Amino acid sequence: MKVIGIIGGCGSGKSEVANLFKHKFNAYVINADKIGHEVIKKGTNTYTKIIDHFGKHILDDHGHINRKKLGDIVFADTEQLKLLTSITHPAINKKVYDLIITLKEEKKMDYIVLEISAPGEGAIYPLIDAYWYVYCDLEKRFERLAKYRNMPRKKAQDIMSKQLTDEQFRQYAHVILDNSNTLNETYQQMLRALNKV
Ligand SMILES: CC(C)(COP(=O)(O)OP(=O)(O)OC[C@H]1O[C@@H](n2cnc3c(N)ncnc32)[C@H](O)[C@@H]1O)[C@@H](O)C(=O)NCCC(=O)NCCS
Ligand SMILES: Nc1ncnc2c1ncn2[C@@H]1O[C@H](COP(=O)(O)OP(=O)(O)OP(=O)(O)O)[C@@H](O)[C@H]1O
Repeated sequence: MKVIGIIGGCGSGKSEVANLFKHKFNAYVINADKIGHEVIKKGTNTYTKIIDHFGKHILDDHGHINRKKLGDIVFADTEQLKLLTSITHPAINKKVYDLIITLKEEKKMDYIVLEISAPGEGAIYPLIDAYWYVYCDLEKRFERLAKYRNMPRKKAQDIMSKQLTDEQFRQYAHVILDNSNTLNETYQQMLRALNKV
């Protein structure tokens, strides 16, 4: 069972690639962003720490963290993002690590696919056998984020400015997929990378 880390910038197509892994190659997909959303839910220690630092104005009417509000703050300010991740990353890392260990013990899947924006530090990373970098033409990413997520270009630029550059991603990559065209073209590249054709 191989553990593959899918890396790439915002809107490059990591989730689509992970989805192809799940449906075509018997993979269990772990999405670090989704786990990040779980660990900041109301009632968790992480939630309390975030409110202590950022204040109650980031809450919605039901007392849940309004992720858009928090995102607007942290993606516009590197120091605030660092603070947020110093609170969230230990909780995310623990959940991801425990899940990978459980899946490895179960031996049911051919792949464990971990969707993360970039490689980081901690116990998870030595478990990753290979990094697959999802590249996508920058304009295509802005276009897709605007069309499918209603994300303004400025917000997308703010997020991307906090992520690795194309060159840095390439340095980590064992496999590079170009997802600038159709998903079928991306799938064909995956088949080649996995020696299926
Ligand atoms: C700021 C938050 C609340 C915004 O939530 P929201 O649902 O609006 O956005 P989402 O999580 O989908 O992220 C939007 C884009 O930003 C990227 N992103 C998220 N966190 C980071 C980060 N610390 N550094 C770089 N890119 C990031 C995501 O991969 C995605 O491409 C949320 O992203 C968050 O809590 N981030 C900090 C935790 C974290 O680092 N999560 C990433 C997984 S390790
Ligand atoms: N090849 C493609 N053709 C058409 N649409 C695509 C393609 N790849 C991705 N998309 C769409 O573009 C958007 C961004 O893709 P996706 O969510 O997979 O990116 P991501 O890298 O996971 O983003 P994030 O880091 O923000 O989570 C989605 O709406 C997705 O359906």
